[in-house]
Amino acid sequence: MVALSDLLDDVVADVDALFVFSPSSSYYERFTDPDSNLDTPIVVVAPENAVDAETYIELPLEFNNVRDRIRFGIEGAMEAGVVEEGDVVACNVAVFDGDQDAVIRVRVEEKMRSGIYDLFANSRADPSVIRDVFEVAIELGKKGQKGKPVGALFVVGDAGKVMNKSRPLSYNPFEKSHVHVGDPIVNVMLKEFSRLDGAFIISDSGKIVSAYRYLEPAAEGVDIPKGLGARHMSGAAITRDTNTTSIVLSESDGLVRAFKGGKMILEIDPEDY
Ligand SMILES: Nc1ncnc2c1ncn2[C@@H]1O[C@H](COP(=O)(O)OP(=O)(O)OP(=O)(O)O)[C@@H](O)[C@H]1O
Ligand SMILES: [Mn+2]
Repeated sequence: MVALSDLLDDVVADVDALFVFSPSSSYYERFTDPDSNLDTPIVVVAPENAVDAETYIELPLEFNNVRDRIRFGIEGAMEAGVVEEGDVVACNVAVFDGDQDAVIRVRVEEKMRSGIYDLFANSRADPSVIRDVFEVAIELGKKGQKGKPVGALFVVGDAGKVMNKSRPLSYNPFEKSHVHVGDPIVNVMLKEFSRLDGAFIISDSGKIVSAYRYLEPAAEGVDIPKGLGARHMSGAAITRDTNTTSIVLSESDGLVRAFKGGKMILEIDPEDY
């Protein structure tokens, strides 16, 4: 005879930590209630630490793909020394919209590191700059330009070196300006200019250094999925040649991909955001 709760008992048996993803305050209260006799450490993973959790990992995006979301939380916790290789954790997440509806058991292994945490936290550019560029790319992917799909290539961080490994395709509309990603006006400009060829170059602090850049990185040692064209190849290759992070919106399949160290780290569908 098996009781339904036995199933859950197996999932949470002997875990070293419980990761709670984006809990509401009322949901989180049950864990901090003085009468609760839970002795498992709790890690909150969320866009903001709205519940004042003691151990907290900041989520830069609400990754719609649950594996990405969990990976981000676990890689962040590994980095912070909260968990380590061999630990077993239970992840309490909302798979569908709304409240927590699943508990997923995960063994922490060095080889599960996908680089997704590293992409945001350890890029040369500020994490908030990477997040803002993602947001522009996602929005552009959702709406397109006047309803038509557009592609765009954003190269973020280490701008001086990136400028040295690229050349202008036309005059640079950002030449004398001091605008930053995340400013509402800039988002409008970036969308307008996304019809143009080439890449946007963005500094570590988010300043738009240039539009219209043709990248000329060395392409050896770049390993990206087959079928991606020149925009993706050059965007990936520049991240091997310099200490930059590329975020690419594909005109042909509408997906947003991020590259670092010559590798594809993340692939998301703007329609899910
Ligand atoms: N080396 C490069 N540097 C900057 N931009 C480039 C480079 N190569 C291509 N592009 C830009 O990418 C655009 C699309 O090229 P291509 O179709 O080969 O790329 P892709 O990877 O298939 O991207 P998409 O999925 O958007 O079609 C070009 O029109 C150009 O604006
Ligand atoms: Mn193409």
